[in-house]
Amino acid sequence: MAKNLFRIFRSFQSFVSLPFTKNQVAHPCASVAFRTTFDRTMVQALASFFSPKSRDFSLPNSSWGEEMIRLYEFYNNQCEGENHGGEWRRLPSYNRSLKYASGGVYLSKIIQSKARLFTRNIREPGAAFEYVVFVSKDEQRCVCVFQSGHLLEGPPGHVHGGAIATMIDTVTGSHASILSAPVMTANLNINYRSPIPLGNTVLVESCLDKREGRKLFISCKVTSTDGSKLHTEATALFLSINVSHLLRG
Ligand SMILES: CCCCC/C=C\C/C=C\C/C=C\C/C=C\CCCC(=O)SCCNC(=O)CCNC(=O)[C@H](O)C(C)(C)COP(=O)(O)OP(=O)(O)OC[C@H]1O[C@@H](n2cnc3c(N)ncnc32)[C@H](O)[C@@H]1OP(=O)(O)O
Repeated sequence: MAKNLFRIFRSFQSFVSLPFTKNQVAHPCASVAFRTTFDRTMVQALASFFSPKSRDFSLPNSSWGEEMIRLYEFYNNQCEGENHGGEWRRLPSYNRSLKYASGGVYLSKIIQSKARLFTRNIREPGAAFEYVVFVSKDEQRCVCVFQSGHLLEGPPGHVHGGAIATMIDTVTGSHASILSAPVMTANLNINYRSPIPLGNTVLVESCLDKREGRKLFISCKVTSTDGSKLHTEATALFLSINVSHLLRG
């Protein structure tokens, strides 16, 4: 079991480090355009770890507003292409995490068949978390374009603080996973500076501050898309873990 998990996590690391090219944006469910047949085969094989029918949720859908699309295209146009090395790489995003759950064989099977990644578990497009994450070429920064949906209401007309924390954990966690999968959040420290109007598109940006052995210190800011308004700031500590840590429960 531990060996299998280790192989899966190694595959995940190769997966996130694959040299994705610009994706085909025209269709909501468009798949990534791949540089080589080898890349395509690798990604298809790895995608089967997530779901038999993997849909990449970080591609545009009909619920995305103008600002979301504009920023998606802005960063996507700076992604690695056939003829030039772009500054950014888009991270694909599925509705299942790795097929693993503790709790005994019976419970594991139930959980594994029903488990859904928290941020991708609502079917109605635009109802909750719509987001796409891009990572910089040197992997020191991530930027996420996030559009909040009506199910995320906290204070009237504004985004719930827990939903904001979820997005911060997701962006910093994805960032840490790219640098050193598998990881777990050890500490998340959040300062809410100004409320986010429900339905708005905002930027969630993370930055690697330092690495110390197994520890990754990452800071994060949530701002309006023009950068003029600071909504939230956070610092996070991730620890890279051995897969046996997950088996201990
Ligand atoms: C679930 C698996 C995830 C795997 C991810 C892989 C692929 C993911 C795929 C896609 C990624 C996409 C999206 C990612 C989205 C979201 C990410 C969500 C992540 C989470 O949502 S995850 C759930 C919440 N998370 C927990 O449920 C953690 C519970 N917890 C523990 O599991 C342990 O607590 C652990 C592992 C954290 C540490 O345990 P440990 O035994 O490995 O390490 P130990 O305690 O020995 O500490 C070693 C050194 O870290 C220092 N240290 C430890 N904790 C500290 C703290 N809080 N503050 C300051 N320093 C701390 C010590 O002081 C020592 O420092 P020093 O060495 O200097 O003395």
